[in-house]
Amino acid sequence: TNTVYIGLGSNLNEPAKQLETALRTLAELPNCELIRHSSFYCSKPVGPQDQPDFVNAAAQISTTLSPESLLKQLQLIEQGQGRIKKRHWGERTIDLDILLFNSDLIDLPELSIPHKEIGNRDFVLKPLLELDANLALPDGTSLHSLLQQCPDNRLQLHSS
Ligand SMILES: CC1(C)Nc2nc(N)[nH]c(=O)c2N=C1O
Repeated sequence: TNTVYIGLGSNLNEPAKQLETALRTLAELPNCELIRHSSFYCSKPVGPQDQPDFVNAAAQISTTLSPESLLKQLQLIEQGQGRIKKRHWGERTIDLDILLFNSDLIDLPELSIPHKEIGNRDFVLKPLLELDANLALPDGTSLHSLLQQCPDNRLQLHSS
């Protein structure tokens, strides 16, 4: 089986509930087992500022699905939660990104893993490091070292 780390993000329609729903759906996916998920973190949007604050988290799953099949399942979950993408880098009900897939390097038109922005987003790195403080990129770079160079988006723990 494959060990996969997924990033979750939302800033529309009760973001924390959107993440809860996505986690529940992930856990019920055939061929997927939700191993654990991080706390929920609030932060100002990176990119266009004229949108609500985000809630982010990370999840670790174990799956027999291929990267492409998993991507398809995540896209179906996003659609199921009314994922509307009004504008690039704009607000959304739910975003599910494959961040790491084992230690694989994957570069497909529709999918690149590790996620291209993984190194400069503390709202991705911090939840991942909460799950496993020793996580590293396929080339061995520790996520902890990336977080140290990462712009600080002043994440706040989301209190539900
Ligand atoms: C719009 C953009 C770039 N900014 C974000 N900003 C934050 N804080 N969290 C996100 O998940 C997020 N996702 C994005 O896609």
